[in-house]
Amino acid sequence: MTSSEADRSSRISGFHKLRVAERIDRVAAFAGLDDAQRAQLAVASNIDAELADHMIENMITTIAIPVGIATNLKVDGRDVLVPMATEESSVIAAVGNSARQCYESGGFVTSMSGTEMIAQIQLLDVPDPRRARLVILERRDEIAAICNACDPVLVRHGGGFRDLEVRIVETPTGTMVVTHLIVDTRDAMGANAVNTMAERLAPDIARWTGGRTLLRILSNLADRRIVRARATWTCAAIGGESVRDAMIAAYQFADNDPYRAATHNKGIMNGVSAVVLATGNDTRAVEAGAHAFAAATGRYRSLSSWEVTAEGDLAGSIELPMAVGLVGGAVKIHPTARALLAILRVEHAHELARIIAAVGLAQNFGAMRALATEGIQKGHMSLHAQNIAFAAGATGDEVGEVARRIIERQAIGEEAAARALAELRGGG
Ligand SMILES: CC(C)(COP(=O)([O-])OP(=O)([O-])OC[C@H]1O[C@@H](n2cnc3c(N)ncnc32)[C@H](O)[C@@H]1OP(=O)([O-])[O-])[C@@H](O)C(=O)NCCC(=O)NCCSC(=O)C[C@@](C)(O)CC(=O)[O-]
Ligand SMILES: NC(=O)C1=CN([C@@H]2O[C@H](COP(=O)(O)OP(=O)(O)OC[C@H]3O[C@@H](n4cnc5c(N)ncnc54)[C@H](OP(=O)(O)O)[C@@H]3O)[C@@H](O)[C@H]2O)C=CC1
Repeated sequence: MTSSEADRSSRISGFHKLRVAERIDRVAAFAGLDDAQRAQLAVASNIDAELADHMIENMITTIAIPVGIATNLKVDGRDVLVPMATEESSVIAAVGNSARQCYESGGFVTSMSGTEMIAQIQLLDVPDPRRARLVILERRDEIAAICNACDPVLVRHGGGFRDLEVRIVETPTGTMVVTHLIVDTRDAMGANAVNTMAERLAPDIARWTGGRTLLRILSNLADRRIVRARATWTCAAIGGESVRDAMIAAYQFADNDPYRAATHNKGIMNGVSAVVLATGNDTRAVEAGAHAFAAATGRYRSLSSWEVTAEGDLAGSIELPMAVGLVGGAVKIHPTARALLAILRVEHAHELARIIAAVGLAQNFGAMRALATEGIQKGHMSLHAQNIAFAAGATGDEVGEVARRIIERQAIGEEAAARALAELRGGG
């Protein structure tokens, strides 16, 4: 491998052993960041108060969440280093470790159903809802024109109105007629874009049908924006048939028991939400979509599937809605989100979505493998031990040493850490 090929490989062993500045250098070389982007990564408090005050209401301060880099991912044949914003230890280590174990077997293959969002318009007090439904459907061309006129920029980017659905929803307070505007929002998450269209169209719908429109808002069940990822881990890479079969049993548990599925999917979202947050996207929108999709069959299930291939290897796949954008919302204005997006080298929202799905699958593999073998505490708590050492007052080199002592004593708690720190400072 030449040095520039090495710079372009995500397969980096021991990245976690580098100093922070060395990690930034390595990532900057990998992604070809410019000086401003590199400088943006190097400051810990990276949003100025004036911008923050414009982003939200009643701003008083900011809370910094660490951003780490998941190594070893290959997505659709391309090596990527993935920024993840999370407060939870072991999350990023698990992704790097999982991706390492499928790197040689090809990494992750992904696809996406499209970038269409749904806006809903609720119509009440219609005496003849079935007739009203057809009246709305007959106006399809007019509706398309009204929607597209709301957002010429989106249309210029190849997006805009795509389709119309009208559903009858029976409720305890009466029958509602619910119009779905299906809009391709391209590189935008699209909430503001489709909400504008729904609000603009609602008075026409009321007039055409003689009913009363009420809510006009997007649906976070973005099931026309489904992202998919799959990967195969060879039996040899994961430690043999017994590990593979234990992981399948772990998956079956999740897919058939909602109590377990909630935790299993929370683990997937550890990875998904961390990339969504790092790139300035809306974590709540993606989380709502994921959990609604997991329950779409009427039973809350696993977002991932695991099976044994003809060769006896472990194949994993994941499908979930992924409403993320590269423009709009906070994405474009948060300087760190911009610099972190530059690391991913993506040009379109669907490329970002596909990387996020790969991270979700890797995260799920890591948690399931740990749970089905040594248990979660060994890996997770040994990394968490550093937080505990820090909380007990350790500083500098003391943090690593106190963490090492409490792991060795299998007493990973604050009291044990305080004792270890006192011993260390007393020369013990
Ligand atoms: C923690 C590991 C990875 C250790 O696993 P290990 O096998 O002891 O690791 P290792 O020391 O042999 O290193 C192997 C690779 O792991 C990565 N790695 C290793 N250490 C680090 C580190 N310090 N910083 C960054 N990366 C690290 C790194 O890629 C490294 O390769 P190298 O760079 O050395 O060539 C493993 O035990 C693991 O994946 N555990 C699972 C952790 C996890 O899932 N955490 C999520 C939080 S728990 C939760 O919220 C969700 C859950 C669990 O409830 C979901 C569910 O129930 O399904
Ligand atoms: N339930 C939910 O999830 C809700 C979420 N939100 C929030 O909405 C925000 C996201 O809305 P969104 O509509 O994406 O944001 P914006 O309205 O800020 O951005 C979308 C706009 O960007 C312009 N644009 C420029 N280039 C492109 C391109 N390549 N592809 C697509 N559009 C392009 C378009 O037109 P133009 O320049 O003319 O604007 C488009 O309308 C997030 O902050 C989210 O938190 C809001 C309400 C509810």
